[in-house]
Amino acid sequence: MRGPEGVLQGATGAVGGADGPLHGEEELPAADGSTPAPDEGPLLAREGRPAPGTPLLEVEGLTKRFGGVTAVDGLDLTVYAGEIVALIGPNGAGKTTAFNMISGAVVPTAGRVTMAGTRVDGRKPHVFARAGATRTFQNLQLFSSATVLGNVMVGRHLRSRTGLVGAALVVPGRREERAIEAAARELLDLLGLGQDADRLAVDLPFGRQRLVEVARALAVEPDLLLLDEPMAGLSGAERRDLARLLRRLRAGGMAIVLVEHDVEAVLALAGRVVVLEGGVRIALGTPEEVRHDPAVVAAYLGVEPEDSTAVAVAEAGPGGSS
Ligand SMILES: Nc1ncnc2c1ncn2[C@@H]1O[C@H](COP(=O)(O)OP(=O)(O)OP(=O)(O)O)[C@@H](O)[C@H]1O
Repeated sequence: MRGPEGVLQGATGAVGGADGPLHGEEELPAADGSTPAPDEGPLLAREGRPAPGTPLLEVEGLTKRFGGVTAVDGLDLTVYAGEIVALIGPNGAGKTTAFNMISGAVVPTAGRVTMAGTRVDGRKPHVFARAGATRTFQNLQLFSSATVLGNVMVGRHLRSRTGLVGAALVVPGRREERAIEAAARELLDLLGLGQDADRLAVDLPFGRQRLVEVARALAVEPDLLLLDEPMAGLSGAERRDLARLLRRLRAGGMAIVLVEHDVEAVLALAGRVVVLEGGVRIALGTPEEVRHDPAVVAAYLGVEPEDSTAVAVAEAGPGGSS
């Protein structure tokens, strides 16, 4: 996590209004101060995708206790088709545990997670995938002996019963395999990875490997994409490219939930922000609302909500002193 100094100051004002799930988001400013290139339009839109604003992921009372530690305490959240939601909070706030419960990797102590009407908490990854959702991991989990293409083709099997590991062992029929390869190559071309298709994924620079992981997740053709710290380890230019990609996916109707330590980046990207502290959801709103929320300022700056100095610091916005 970035230091508390100015953690809520960097992002510029967001599009206001909290009366619905879908709000605009802003361009990430370029690190070199230049104006970012305009987005190139929706990506991976497809027929049959839930209409924007349709409730997709429903999290109710989600709770996890590890011995005496309550990592997540009664989390409620609904994610709607076509929005980007960011999950932020100080170290140890419960973000990863919440994320892992939502994707089935950690079984909740209490509560439930429903994806497009299917109960997914505590279920295997293919259940999550077949309900229309997929995730990436904080630490890259690419198959080291597979090419970029191979890694992405594996993603296309995730809706099957075999799951990710089993998918690597599946031998589809020739026609099916050709179709899967064609679709995977098309996806790689869309993401600008076409020229790397036949290289070993692990031989690529880190930022490209991250993109391969996103490509593998997209190969599932999800309606909901969960990203665990997607910006970590990326350069400024790579972060801008990834933000642009996520905006284009959102424009195509996909919902995206991301856990991210780069608070400035997510405040600029997300339509809504969930803030956890000590496992409890202390705020949910637009970036603008969250940035000015006294409880959030207190959580990040380590002061009491009534400390007007801290609030003023947060409200100072870009260029405000810390
Ligand atoms: N497997 C586990 N066993 C015991 N305690 C755990 C386990 N996983 C997480 N915790 C505890 O649960 C709390 C929340 O941890 P979690 O990793 O979900 O927070 P986080 O917000 O993702 O933190 P960070 O930003 O540092 O990654 C912490 O107190 C952590 O020590």
